[in-house]
Amino acid sequence: MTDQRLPVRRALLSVSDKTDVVAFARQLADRNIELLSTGGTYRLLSDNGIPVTEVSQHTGFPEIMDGRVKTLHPKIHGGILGRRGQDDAVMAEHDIAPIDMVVVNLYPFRETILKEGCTLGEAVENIDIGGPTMVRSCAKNHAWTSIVVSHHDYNDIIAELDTCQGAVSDDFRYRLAVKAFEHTAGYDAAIATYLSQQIEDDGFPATWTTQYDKKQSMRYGENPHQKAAFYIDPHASEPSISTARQLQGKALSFNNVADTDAALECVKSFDVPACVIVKHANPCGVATSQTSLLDAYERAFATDSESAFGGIIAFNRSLDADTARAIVERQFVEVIIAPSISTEAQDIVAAKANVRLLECGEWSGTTLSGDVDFKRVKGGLLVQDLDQGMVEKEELVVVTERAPSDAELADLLFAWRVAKFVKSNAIVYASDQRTVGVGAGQMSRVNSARIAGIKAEHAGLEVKGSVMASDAFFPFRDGIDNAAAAGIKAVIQPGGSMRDQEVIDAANEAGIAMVFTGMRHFRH
Ligand SMILES: NC(=O)c1ncn([C@@H]2O[C@H](COP(=O)(O)O)[C@@H](O)[C@H]2O)c1NC=O
Repeated sequence: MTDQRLPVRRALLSVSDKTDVVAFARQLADRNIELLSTGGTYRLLSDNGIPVTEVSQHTGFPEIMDGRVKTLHPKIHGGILGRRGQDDAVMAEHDIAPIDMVVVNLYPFRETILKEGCTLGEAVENIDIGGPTMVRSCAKNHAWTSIVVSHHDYNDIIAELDTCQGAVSDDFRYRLAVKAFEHTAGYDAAIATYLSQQIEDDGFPATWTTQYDKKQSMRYGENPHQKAAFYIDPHASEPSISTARQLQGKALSFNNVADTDAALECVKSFDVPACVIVKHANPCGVATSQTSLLDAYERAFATDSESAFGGIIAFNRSLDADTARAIVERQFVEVIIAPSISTEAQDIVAAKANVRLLECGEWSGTTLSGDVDFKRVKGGLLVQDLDQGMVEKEELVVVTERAPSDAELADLLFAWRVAKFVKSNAIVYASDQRTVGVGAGQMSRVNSARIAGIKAEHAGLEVKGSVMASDAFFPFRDGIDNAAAAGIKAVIQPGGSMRDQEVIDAANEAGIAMVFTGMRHFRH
């Protein structure tokens, strides 16, 4: 790319979101740039004493059809699209003045369709036509023109103009053009998706065109020979790994992001102070505490201190100094994430410069409806609603002769919340609001239970008297027979097997209390 710096003599401003546009326009005018503007933007600028010409005066053609046609005129598009040096004669012949910069943001289509009770008519009226047309004209002609689609770029534009004595460099114009095409692609994707959803019976659009923005390049992917980058939903607002702020430590790796997501989403399930330690996308130690976050961490760590080495730790309360100290003194940790981090905790973790410390903000407890989950398959994409289901205590159905005690019921619900985040087949043993053993990702549920038992033994924890959660139903009674032999006192599972009665009989024979959730949580 050559380093050609082209002066900006005339700019057109037409913005729906008028944030900072007055100050920006004033800075352009102060740099002797002539301003053109559409109705609403023109009124705002002129009311603020900024010298500006209305587009309709410039074209000699009024804005018509309630603004459906305002800038769709050859004097505007010729001014933007004309190739300087090549189209000068035709521009002069038709009295077309060059427009070197276009500042546009579009009708708020996405915000409109999110409004309660939005009609198809309202949505359609909020499809911007003239705006994207100018954006595309200007972005196409980036060899000579600058397209600005976000108020977040205003300061950078002014800095560029000042650096280049009133001009904009090739590289800068090119980057603006890329951003502009990304912007119109995202805008059109939102329109196409919304319109398609109106006629698709299952509510999923006929074509999947969601847009994600690159947040960071990564050194490598799941394995060192794979290249990778982290993309995020630019409209995501709920605190998550995607919106989290890294306060210190090495750059997040591909696996760090996946594991931190698993840990954070699991810890969000608990109302009381909780700690979730994840290894390879599975919770290996989870605990809550009625007293402190430190207590929750100590208890979570103790349930599988071996696996916790190099783990990812998530909290649902602000990370305090005592908890931070306990972690860095005790174990090698890859990532710590919490809604907020106290200054003292930050100072303590700073002693371990490589530890990635992330702050994600407080969450409200609700995930936005419409949130989806993807799974990539060769040549395709599986899309589903995010698993936001969680059974309430009152919805549990006791199916055995013995009903669980209050303490058992509390532990069953705890174990169930954890099981939802364990890869299938998932078996979770728990007691006193902490995991005792977790069996994850086995092809047989019985083997998951065996592994949960082995984990408990390694951690020196007693399975006897614990409860058990199973993410899906038991197809045979052997799962319950084995649980009884291990000393399990109560079981939570979805139910729904054709052999449920055999399974219930097995529980009754062993004096086990069992509840059905009626909802399964496979996680593949
Ligand atoms: N129809 C047109 O020719 C047209 N030209 C620009 N717009 C949009 O009108 C809005 C600004 O309008 P105003 O300056 O009147 O507030 C911008 O979002 C811009 O993208 C248009 N509106 C919709 O298509």
